Amino acid sequence: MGFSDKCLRHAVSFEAERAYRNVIGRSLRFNNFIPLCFRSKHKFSEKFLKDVDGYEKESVLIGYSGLDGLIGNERSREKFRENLNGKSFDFNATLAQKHFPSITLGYFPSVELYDGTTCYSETTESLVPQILEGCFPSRIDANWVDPNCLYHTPDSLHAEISNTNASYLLDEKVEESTMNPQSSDWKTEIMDALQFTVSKPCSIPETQETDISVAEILDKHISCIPGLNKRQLCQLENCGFYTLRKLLHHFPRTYVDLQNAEVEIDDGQYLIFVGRIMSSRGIRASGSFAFLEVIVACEVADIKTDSECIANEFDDRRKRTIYLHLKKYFRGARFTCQPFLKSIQEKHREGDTVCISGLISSAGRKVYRYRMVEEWNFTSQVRTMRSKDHFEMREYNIDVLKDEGDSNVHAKGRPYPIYPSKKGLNPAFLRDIISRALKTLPISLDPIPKDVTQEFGLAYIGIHQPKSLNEADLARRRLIFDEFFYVQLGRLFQMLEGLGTELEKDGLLEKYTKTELSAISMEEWSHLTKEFMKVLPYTLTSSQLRATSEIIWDLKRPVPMNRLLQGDVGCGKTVVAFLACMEVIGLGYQAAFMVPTELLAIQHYEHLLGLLEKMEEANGKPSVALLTGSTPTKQAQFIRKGLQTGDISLVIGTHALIAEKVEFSTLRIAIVDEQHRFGVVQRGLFNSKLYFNTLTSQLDPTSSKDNLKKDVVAPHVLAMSATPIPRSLALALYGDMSLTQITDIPPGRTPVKTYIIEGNEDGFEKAYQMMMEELDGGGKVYVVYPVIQQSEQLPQLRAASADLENISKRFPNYNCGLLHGRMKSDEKDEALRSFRSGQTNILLSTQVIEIGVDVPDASMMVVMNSERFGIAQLHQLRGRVGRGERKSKCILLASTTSSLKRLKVLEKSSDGFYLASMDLLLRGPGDLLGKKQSGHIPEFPVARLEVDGNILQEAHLAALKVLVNSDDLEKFPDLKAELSMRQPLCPLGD
Ligand SMILES: Nc1ncnc2c1ncn2[C@@H]1O[C@H](COP(=O)(O)OP(=O)(O)OP(=O)(O)O)[C@@H](O)[C@H]1O
Repeated sequence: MGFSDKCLRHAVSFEAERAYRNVIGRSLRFNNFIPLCFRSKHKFSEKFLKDVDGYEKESVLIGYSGLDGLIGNERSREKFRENLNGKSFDFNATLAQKHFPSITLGYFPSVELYDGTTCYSETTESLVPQILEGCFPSRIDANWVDPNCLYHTPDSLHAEISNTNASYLLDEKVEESTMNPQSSDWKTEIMDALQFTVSKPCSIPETQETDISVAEILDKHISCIPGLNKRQLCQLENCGFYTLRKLLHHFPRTYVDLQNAEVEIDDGQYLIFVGRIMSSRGIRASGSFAFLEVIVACEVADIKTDSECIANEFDDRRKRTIYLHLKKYFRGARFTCQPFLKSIQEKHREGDTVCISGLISSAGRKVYRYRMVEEWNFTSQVRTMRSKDHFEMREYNIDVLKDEGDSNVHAKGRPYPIYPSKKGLNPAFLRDIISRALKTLPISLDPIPKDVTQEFGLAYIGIHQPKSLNEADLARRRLIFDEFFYVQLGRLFQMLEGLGTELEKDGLLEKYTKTELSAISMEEWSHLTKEFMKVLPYTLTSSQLRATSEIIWDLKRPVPMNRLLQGDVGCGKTVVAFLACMEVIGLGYQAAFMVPTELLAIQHYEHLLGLLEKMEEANGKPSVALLTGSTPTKQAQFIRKGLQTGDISLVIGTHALIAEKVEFSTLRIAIVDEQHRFGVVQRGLFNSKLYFNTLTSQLDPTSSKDNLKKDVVAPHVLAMSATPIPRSLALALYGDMSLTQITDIPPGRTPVKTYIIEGNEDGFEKAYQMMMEELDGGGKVYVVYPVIQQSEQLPQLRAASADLENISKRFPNYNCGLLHGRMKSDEKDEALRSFRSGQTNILLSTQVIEIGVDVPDASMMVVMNSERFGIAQLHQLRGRVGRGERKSKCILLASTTSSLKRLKVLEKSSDGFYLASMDLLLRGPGDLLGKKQSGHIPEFPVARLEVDGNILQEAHLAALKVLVNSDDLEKFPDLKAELSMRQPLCPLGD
């Protein structure tokens, strides 16, 4: 028999009346309570509306798949059957659907209800939760119950476990392939595994796919998700889920493998149980106090440690049943009323399979858990109850996994995603909404071109509804890839956009993609460079030679170089930079060398003059000038004039060099030392020092006389970093730069011996003793302080100025000097000069010496309150000693015992790259580079730079591949749109 008008009317009227009575009778506020089905044009609907007039009509969805669902409880069903006078009620959804095209039944496709109204196509199994939804507003005491828990989405799992064809396809694929995330071929695996994963679109017809860009789809408002009511929309918006993208980027915090009951665990560990609801009772304890108790029986592996069980190793995974008593308490008279208690108890259905997550908190308890892939925060507690194998949980997450008889979850053994809640939104609700959102995605939603993503594939399904843990991991990698890819693409794209001609663009891309071309033999260096080499008091290390060759190769390209020269402290970067300057000067151009401090500018200037002195005039000795903020005005004017006319070929200085009034005649290279001390914009200001290039042809080996061009050209930029940041971080920060690394240190150096000493009385005594030995042996000592002056707020910090007297007294036979940032420029210079010359033997200093200070015979460093410094920073400081042949030592005095362990890493290693990686792991990239620079680190919500460096490399190459194909991205409009939506360039601005 079909589903007659009469039946439906009876059923709905009956249920509506019941709900009305229950709710109104208790004088509770209500809304949304009558679920009606109607369409204004529909005769039956019209009549029906009249019948139930007087009730509030708001909801228009019906999602019954049978009588049981239609009428909530058994008693009502019996009454309903009585009303049918013995007639059978054989529910046939298809027929009903035909008969009443205005309603949605079970999981059948939705039909528009009536014109001009939102189409509600959500399907629910029971109306009761919907009816009650509005009855208990958020006035409920938040301490006692989370109002969202009252919301229940019985079909929340439906989406996850629905057996779409695509899902099956994927399953087979995943099972067939032996996916190994570690293998180099993981990208292909991802694609293979994920290309079928996107289910058929619901809201966006396939035919439209080509017209709508990915960005447009992902940035659609969440109202495009079918079946969302106003309240849900509001809730989601309040949590910031405005778009599909935002929602889909709410990733599971973990997955639970429902198949694997595992080992026993101790306190404080996270638990996930899967079990079956035995009972659910809302109990009124007093006039103003009630509670809900749900008892869940869980089978856990009975792991025994006694010899009896060990004897049979196959038997030790026997199962035993434990009982969880999930309790939720309600205080207040309104929560003791029967309808309420009934409603909360009915939220949990006997026989349902559920996943309970929690954290054991009572001391010494042993309980069992299900395996988790990764663990994030849970706040539930488990308590052992008096009776054996009974545990109480007062705070828990409960997720309905399946109805009785539905064996999908276990049969498929798929990982079950556990979502973090957001602003009180129930994770189960979120899962349900996300699952619905996934269904709205069209089949091909990958903006990254196929030839690049052959290997990759889309990750949303994989991350939200993985079929295996491997798939989840691959999806995670894809997300990481995307994050990196768009940043790299953005940076490279931005750089290409800045170039004027196609020739330059091609040249640049060629340079990036064909790294093997990027060096030039020494014979081809300019005459001046070769002459300069001859006056060096040492021979270059192989790393220095290779670096110089790479840079000179780049200088000979017509495209402006953008290169980062990176190397450990004291590896000899400065001389490489000098050689680069000589190369352009030798060809008739100018060079500028910018450093962050005057101290360093003077040091470089004097160092260079010292070397040039040895050069013969006949070899075209360059004219060098020093320009800093302290340069007297007249002298500064004179220097600027010299730069404008081209009389000065090399200028060394501070920020003063990028001042607007400084003009160059033909600036061909700008060296930026300790580049992370300068902002991106500051670095970029050199690009505005353009010059009119008449010599392109001389530099470009490919150009002929015919195509001699007169171009406006930006200078090459060579940035230098003494912070040996890990390659991944370098790529993330400077994806648009070529990288040259100096990996060895000049010969004859011995590693600095490092001692970590606790800064108590004994510790200081020991340190002073070692200092005395060093001084007596003819050494020079730096003592580094965290602050200049003693502070009342931080009395434990030793201060440089305050300690001068103390140290002078301790070492009466030796001279002490003071150097800190608040001193005038010439005072600083004088202090360093005295130390260098040996007039002072001990230099008390702050971290101003950290960068670049080079006193080769300084042989000892003592760092006070070394716990105040980061690992990379201490490594930099330590690099101020051990720069000559004298054996050097470094004492790190730590005033807290807890920091000793952290500092130990410096005792063990002197490899800057290793230490930087450790620092990166411990503190994250932002901290590693300091506040100023951290603003330039793009945010990677999923990726961790510390560990995902290899994916970053892949992403960099993929971005290059795309740009080689289309440097303006015109061929990839989807990708371009996505790039602009992601705005990866934002972090660059400062
Ligand atoms: N190949 C070499 N052989 C011997 N000594 C060298 C060599 N190259 C450079 N040096 C010397 O090593 C010392 C450190 O060099 P430099 O100041 O260039 O290092 P750096 O890499 O800039 O270090 P930092 O990052 O600490 O500033 C200098 O005294 C320099 O003269």
